[in-house]
Amino acid sequence: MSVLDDIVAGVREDLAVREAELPESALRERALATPRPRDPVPAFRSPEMAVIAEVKRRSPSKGHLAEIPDPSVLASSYAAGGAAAISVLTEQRRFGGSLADLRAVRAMVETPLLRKDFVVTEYQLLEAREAGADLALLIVSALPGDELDRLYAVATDLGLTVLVEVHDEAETERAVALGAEVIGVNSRNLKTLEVHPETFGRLASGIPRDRVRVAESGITGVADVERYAAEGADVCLVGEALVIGGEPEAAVRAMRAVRTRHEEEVSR
Ligand SMILES: O=P(O)(O)OC[C@@H](O)[C@@H](O)c1c[nH]c2ccccc12
Repeated sequence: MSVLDDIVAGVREDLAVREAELPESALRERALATPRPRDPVPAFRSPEMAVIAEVKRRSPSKGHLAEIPDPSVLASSYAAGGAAAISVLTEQRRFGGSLADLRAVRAMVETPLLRKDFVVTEYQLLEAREAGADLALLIVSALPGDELDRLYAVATDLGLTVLVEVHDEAETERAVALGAEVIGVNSRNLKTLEVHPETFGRLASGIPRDRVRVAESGITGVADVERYAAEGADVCLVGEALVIGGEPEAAVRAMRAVRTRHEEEVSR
């Protein structure tokens, strides 16, 4: 079993408990009664690097990263630094997150929020919207057959923006064919947890310029952000470096100051 299969199996077990507590029909009613999600895409296309700053306590690859007793405090720093969106990990077993974290952050900031989890069912998308998320993650390698297409349609019908995550050429082609507006290249292979920083550069050329290109994982500081900007990234998704660095607001601001390809396009 790959790491990804193992994580998804745990996610499904935890999900079964929540589904037993709240039937899908009741959840749907609550979800649809929430305000319409925000559109993060204009901020993703800014001439400065857009940063998706992540609330992440631990990870399967690194173990414990940071305590984060109150995720809304960290999120406020991210917002003050100018984060275009905030990613809140809600997976419990490996990442130490929860929907309660997402709700706490929602109550504190107006910044668009990404529910970062291993979404494999419609129920989780309803939960995302109900808890106040504006974006959801769909990981191509976790969604076999037509599940990706189906869940993408469900998410967009709910008004959520989808970050479609890829790790190789075939997955990138699928994401592009799906019509995904926001495509994230994860440098970390979720089956082995290895990070290969050259993955973004290799796959970016397969993502048309009218889509938002997100570089994900292993970004340690401004130098990495500059590299991905040069390779065509519009957005950088950063977790570990921000939660362990001690100065999340300044760190986001410094990454944000990096210029993207849009500046050349605007000045031409
Ligand atoms: O902490 P890092 O190396 O900056 O990585 C953040 C983010 O890319 C990573 O948390 C991530 C990317 N895709 C995921 C899918 C599920 C869980 C986590 C992830």
